[in-house]
Amino acid sequence: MENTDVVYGLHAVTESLNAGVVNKLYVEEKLRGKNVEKIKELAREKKVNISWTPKTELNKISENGVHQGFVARVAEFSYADLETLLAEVADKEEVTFLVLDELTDPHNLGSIARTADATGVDAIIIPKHRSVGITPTAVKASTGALQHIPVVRVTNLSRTLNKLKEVGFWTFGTDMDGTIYSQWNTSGKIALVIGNEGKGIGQNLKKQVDEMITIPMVGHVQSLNASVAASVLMYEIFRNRM
Ligand SMILES: C[S@@+](CC[C@H](N)C(=O)[O-])C[C@H]1O[C@@H](n2cnc3c(N)ncnc32)[C@H](O)[C@@H]1O
Repeated sequence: MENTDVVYGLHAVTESLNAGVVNKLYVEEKLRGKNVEKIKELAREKKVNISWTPKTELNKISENGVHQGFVARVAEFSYADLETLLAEVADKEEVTFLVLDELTDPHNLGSIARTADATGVDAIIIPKHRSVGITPTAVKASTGALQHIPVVRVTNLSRTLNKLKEVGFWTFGTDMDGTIYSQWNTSGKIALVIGNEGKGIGQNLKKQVDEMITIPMVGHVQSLNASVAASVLMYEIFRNRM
């Protein structure tokens, strides 16, 4: 089980400092150079003390993660509340929520969050059960984006999609058999569902969404990696709204 209040790696630690959630900052005692100077300056600005720590100790704190000499203990990740978020976006004309249906790989979650942040996605929704949560690996893979983008955890994705529909969202699923993404009408408030790495989107959610969207493929593999597919589709939404 990963320790959820530890983040590691230069970018994840930098973004955690920027987000003001660092309780304790460790930097490898023998580390020198530009990155160390940047972290020192940011830590000074954010009034966080640096513990100069041996590498072996950093390996232990990060549970042997690839820490690059930078590790931080952070305030426990605080998930966003769906109702609050819906109130915040109520007056916006264009909103994108990304719904991750039981994704299990923290690298995928991190990578999706990184692109979500880059493309202005308003929130990520994940289920409480059978899904990856915000782990240090996910935060590192997101290069810290997970410290900025709201992530909502819900008990039931199907009920959440119904709720989103009630407040005016169009809901979209994704698989290999749907409307080609270049013909997709992305206007308004939309919720885009990305499926599990192995089994894809659950049958019930597929039936429930307004439309299924497909990225055409001509090669030999059956599907794209979930985070790659999510990125292509987030960029399509972003491009349509530019
Ligand atoms: C590795 S795929 C899962 C494949 C699964 N066997 C299936 O049949 O859906 C993980 C997720 O990435 C997205 N995805 C992958 N390739 C896609 C494509 N060509 N078009 C649309 N979505 C895709 C879907 O959300 C899918 O559920």
